[in-house]
Amino acid sequence: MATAAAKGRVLPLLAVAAALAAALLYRAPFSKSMGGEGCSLLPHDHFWIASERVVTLGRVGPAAVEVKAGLINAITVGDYRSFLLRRPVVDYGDAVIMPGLIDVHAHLDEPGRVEWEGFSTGTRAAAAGGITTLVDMPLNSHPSTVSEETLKLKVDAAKDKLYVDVGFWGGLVPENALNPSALESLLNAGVLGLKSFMCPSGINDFPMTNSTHIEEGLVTLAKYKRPLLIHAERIPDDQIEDGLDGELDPKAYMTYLKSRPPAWEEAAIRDLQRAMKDTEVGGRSEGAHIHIVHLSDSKTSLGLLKDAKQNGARVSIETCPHYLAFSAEEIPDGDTRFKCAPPIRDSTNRDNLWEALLDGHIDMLSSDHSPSAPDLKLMEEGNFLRAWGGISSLQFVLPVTWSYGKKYGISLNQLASWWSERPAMLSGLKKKGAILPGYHADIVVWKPEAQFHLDDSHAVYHKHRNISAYLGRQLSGKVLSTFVGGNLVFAEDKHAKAACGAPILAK
Ligand SMILES: NC(=O)NC(NC(N)=O)C(=O)[O-]
Ligand SMILES: [Zn+2]
Ligand SMILES: [Zn+2]
Repeated sequence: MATAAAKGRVLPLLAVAAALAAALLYRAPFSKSMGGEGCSLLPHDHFWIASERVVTLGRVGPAAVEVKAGLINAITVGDYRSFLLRRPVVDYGDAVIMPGLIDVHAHLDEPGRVEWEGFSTGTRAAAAGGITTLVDMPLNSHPSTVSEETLKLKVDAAKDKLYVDVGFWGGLVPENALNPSALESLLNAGVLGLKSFMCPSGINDFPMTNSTHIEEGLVTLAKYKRPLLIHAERIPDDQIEDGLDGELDPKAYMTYLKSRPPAWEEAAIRDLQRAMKDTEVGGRSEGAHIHIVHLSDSKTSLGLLKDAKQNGARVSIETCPHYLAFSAEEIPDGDTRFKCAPPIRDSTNRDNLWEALLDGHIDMLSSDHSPSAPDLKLMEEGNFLRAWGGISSLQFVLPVTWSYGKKYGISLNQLASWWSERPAMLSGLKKKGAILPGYHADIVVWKPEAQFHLDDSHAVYHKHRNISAYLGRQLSGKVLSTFVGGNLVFAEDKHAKAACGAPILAK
């Protein structure tokens, strides 16, 4: 093995697994979490992985990463080949070894709407895409995660179905927002933070909150130092009666775009001014943190958020690959795969989102993977106003970010910051989000240069490939291997036999 490593070859992983098992002097005790009972395609709990491009310590270069008992034990930077002689190593040659992605915005929809998405399919897609941790949204499952009891239903439903680690956001809804003890019991039960909507969510048991609900909820969140995630669109008062239905062609993307203008995002952010101020040092909810999910408007809304940050508010912003990859001009009429809220806007807006991301005003990325049963997308009818909103993308966010970001000159370190470090901070995951000693061995190995066409022959693990907006695209960046807690959960287009990811509950 060491000889092969010295030649710099990438060993076929399954062969490596067999070789490791045969060559090692001792056998690891098989435990469920550490390479046992089918949890890992590499049945050992102490090994090294190495390559010419390891993203660690703010740099990219040759290094070997020692993985032991699920954690990163040590990192040897520089020419690792002689060091690794006679050690069990998977040498990935010039492939990139990077922290696994942490997707803080995924709708896994179980229990209750498993025909939309589920823990097993969703986390298999995540593993295939290099995502090692998902944080599940509290809505689209049934019931919504808004109490200790409903969180327990989630955790029970996830049992033995997780191929990656999964945390949970709870819902801040009118029913619990003004009731600190209800919120405390939800937070004590382990949600990583709360999420609320400022416009109708489309889900009956997840009603929208107003700014009072938000301000009061933040006071409780401050005690726990956990964030409030906000879907920041609000129907401006003068537009409430403005139904567009019937007047304009509902199949035209422009009709949908006009029905949810940037003014909706702006109205929500303006409503949040006091709540944001409360998070400043000395404010009523100091210690809490407002996180704006899926920002689409790169103009006034972004400007207001930048100001709030500058004034000391604890605010962070995410946007999603679909706002960075697509533009309104290119969305075909009737193609409801592209319907999401807020909508994908024009190409100038898209370029400005990239600029804000590169400048650090937008802090991180998330998928907002939100599939539905295909019939709800009304693909044949193509009616944008009646179709269910949500982009289905989970498996492809890494190659999509890379493929579309290349022309903006993005770097591997930026990818790791947007997709791992910052999301780990938001979710309070202290030992995740970087390749560092003592951290979880949550790692993606991928080849940025490898191109693939996302056609019908490509394996897609999330439910309903036909509603994915990325189908038919040429992408660059192929995931070779994904490790979760030291388990090789995906390699060579195969998953480990058993689902050994862990539910993550905050303490
Ligand atoms: N109920 C939903 O899944 N909503 C989601 N739908 C989108 N983004 O179109 C969301 O995150 O707002
Ligand atoms: Zn949303
Ligand atoms: Zn969402």
